[in-house]
Amino acid sequence: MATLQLQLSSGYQSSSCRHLPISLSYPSIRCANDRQLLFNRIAPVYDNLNDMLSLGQHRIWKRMAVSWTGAKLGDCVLDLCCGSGDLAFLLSEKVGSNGKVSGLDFSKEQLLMASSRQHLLSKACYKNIEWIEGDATNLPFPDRYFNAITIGYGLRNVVDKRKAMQEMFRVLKPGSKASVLDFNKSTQPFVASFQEWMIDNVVVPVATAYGLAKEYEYLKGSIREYLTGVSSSVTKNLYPFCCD
Ligand SMILES: C/C(=C\Cc1cc(O)c2ccccc2c1O)CCC[C@H](C)CCC[C@H](C)CCCC(C)C
Ligand SMILES: C[S@@+](CC[C@H](N)C(=O)[O-])C[C@H]1O[C@@H](n2cnc3c(N)ncnc32)[C@H](O)[C@@H]1O
Repeated sequence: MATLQLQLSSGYQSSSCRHLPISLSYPSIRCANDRQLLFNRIAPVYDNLNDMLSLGQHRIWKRMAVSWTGAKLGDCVLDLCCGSGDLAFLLSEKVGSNGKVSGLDFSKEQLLMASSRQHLLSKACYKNIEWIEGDATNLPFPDRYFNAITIGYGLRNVVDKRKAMQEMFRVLKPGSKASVLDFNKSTQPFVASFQEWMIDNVVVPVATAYGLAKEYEYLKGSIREYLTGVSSSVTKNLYPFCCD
């Protein structure tokens, strides 16, 4: 488990954007449309499975990702690839009722889950969250609009990562931060093999019980194709057996 904290002012656009091979082991989930359908399908069980598979740890990782953005009261912030909204809710508490949170995702079903949670949880500050159906590679916001951005387990799933990072760069105010939370691929063969073993022997069998084997097998390929821990930005390793 690794988390990248990218600081806009340090020029991550040129140093961290890389072309990544898009040849996942599951060819049927290679294009953006297939991924959109995948995230629609898993929406009803996504939150429960995350709690179960990470033993609740993902909530801690998400709090850390939000704190690294430096978001403060009154800020205007974006949760990109927001899914069912965990990070958006945490950001909402940080920026308060005078701030504004935009949660953007291309999965209608995930956004429906986010919106129903917003009404169920009914905290006063959650009124500052707006859910937007949109594409991370073509953001519907003006240049230099946000004080901070989070993207949790999102960048890895975006087909055109370079374009998504260029868009993040464009909509962030100068000197603001984007916090990218994700699983990375370890450069240590033993650790990488152990990650894959965990997915094959724990994650996929649990997901199979929900009829979602193919969807969670995709997770393994997406981590395999993603960045290693070597990066020009600050890398914080949270999981001893997943770090580089
Ligand atoms: C936070 C979790 C899952 C997020 C998640 C991210 C994705 O990209 C997906 C893509 C497709 C389907 C589902 C998801 C998805 O749910 C919960 C944690 C899940 C697993 C524990 C992930 C295991 C991968 C680690 C590299 C291995 C470490 C295991 C340890 C128990 C954390
Ligand atoms: C693994 S989920 C993460 C959800 C949430 N951020 C979290 O931490 O639980 C990845 C999300 O990225 C979204 N996504 C992937 N590619 C996208 C794109 N090009 N534009 C918008 N959303 C995208 C998916 O719909 C999905 O909801």
